[in-house]
Amino acid sequence: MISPPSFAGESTTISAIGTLISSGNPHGDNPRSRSRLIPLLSSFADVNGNRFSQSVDLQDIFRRFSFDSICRFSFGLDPGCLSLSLPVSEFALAFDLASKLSAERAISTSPLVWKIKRFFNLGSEKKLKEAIKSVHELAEGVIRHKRENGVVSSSHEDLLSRFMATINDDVFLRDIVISFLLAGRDTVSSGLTSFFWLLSENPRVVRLIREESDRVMGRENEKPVEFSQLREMHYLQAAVHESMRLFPPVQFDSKFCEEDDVLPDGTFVARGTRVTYHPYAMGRMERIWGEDCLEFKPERWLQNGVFKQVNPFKYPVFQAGPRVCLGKEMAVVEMKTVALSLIRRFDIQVSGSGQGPKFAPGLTATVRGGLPVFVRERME
Ligand code: HEM
Repeated sequence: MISPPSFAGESTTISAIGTLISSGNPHGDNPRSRSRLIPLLSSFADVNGNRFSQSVDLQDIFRRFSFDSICRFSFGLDPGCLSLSLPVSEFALAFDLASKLSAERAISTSPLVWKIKRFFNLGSEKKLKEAIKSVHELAEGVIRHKRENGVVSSSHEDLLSRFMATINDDVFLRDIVISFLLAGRDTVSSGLTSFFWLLSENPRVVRLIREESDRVMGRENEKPVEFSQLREMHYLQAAVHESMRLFPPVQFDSKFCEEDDVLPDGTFVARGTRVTYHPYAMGRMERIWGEDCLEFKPERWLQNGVFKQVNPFKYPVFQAGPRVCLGKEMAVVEMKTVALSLIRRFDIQVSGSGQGPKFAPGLTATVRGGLPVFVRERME
C-alpha cells in the first residue's frame, strides 16, 4: 500500500519547498543554473528598490516553480525550470499541449467531431496523439533514469521510488508519473496565480498577512518559515482558502454514473449520465456563502482569530468523499510557504489590474495571456 503524498511529513515538505524558493546550489553544480524563486524574482525587481520597473509573467514563474517542485517531490528529479535563463522544458511543453487539447475535446460542440478527426488522424487529434506520445516517452525516460541510477532500492524518499520498489508494471508506473504531474503542477500554480491577483487588488489583506507573519516570525527574520510557525498563521490559512473559494484551480469536474442512482435530494440519475460539480459556481453562490459571496474576505474563515475548516461538500475545491485530493495538505503548505516568502520580501503589483482574470480552456484554471506583474523589494 502506498502512503499519500504527505508521507514525507509537512516539515520535510517545507524544507524541500524552501530549497526551491531560496537555495542556490543543492547538488554542487553551477549556482547560476540553480537559482530559485527569490533570486529569480529579485533579478526582475527594481535595483534601487524604490520603484516598479520591468514586468514579469508571475503565472509562468509559478508554473516553473510547481513543475520543479512536483518533479523533485514525486520523482526525486530536478528539471531546473526556475534557472535564471528560464529554460524551456520539453516535458512541460508536451504536457501543456496535451492538457489543452484534451480540454478542448470536452468543450467541442459534439464528440462526433473529435472522434472523426481522431479516426482520420487529422488536425487537433493528430497533434494530441503526438503530444501524448512525447509525454509517454518522457515519463518512461524518468522511470528509466531512476532504474539506471540505481536509486530505486536504496531510496524511498520520493513517491516514484516507493511505487517502483513494489510495482513492476511500466505502463502503470508511467501513468503514475503523469497523474502526479497533472494533479500537482498546474493546480498549485493556478492557486498561487489567482491569489496574487486578488492580493494586488486587496492591499489590506497583504498588510494583515505581513503583520501576522512579523508577529510570528519577527520582522527582520529572513530565514524560511518553519512548519510550527506556519501553523500559527491563521489569517494566511484563511486568505489562501478564501482565494480558492473564488478561484478554484479545478473549476469544474465531471463523473459518469456507472449504474442508475438517486442523489441525496431525490434526483434520479440514469446510468451513463455525466454529472458535473462546479466549485467555481458554488464558491459564488449567495445561498452557500451569503450576500457578500463575491467579496474577497479571509475573515469569513476565522472564529475568534482561529481558522475554521468548512465541510468539503460546501467547499469542494479538493473534491470531497473517498476521492478527495491526496495532495491537499501538501498543496496548502506549498501555497502558503511560497506566498509568504514573496509577500515578506517583495511588493508585487499586477500590471493593468482592475479587470478580473480571464481564463483559457484547460483542465485547470489558467489565466489567458499570463499574469504580468511588477516587482520591487518590499518598501514597508
Ligand atoms: C491547490 C492545489 C490542488 C487542488 C485544488 C487539487 C484538487 C484536486 C481535485 C479537485 C481532485 C479530484 C479530481 C477528480 O476526482 O477528478 C484531486 C485529486 C487528486 N490530487 Fe489534487 N489538487 C491540488 C494539488 C495536488 C498535489 C500537490 C498533489 C500531489 C502531490 C495532488 C494529488 C492528487 C491525487 C493523487 C488525486 C487523485 C485522488 C484519487 O482519485 O483518489 N493534488 N485534486
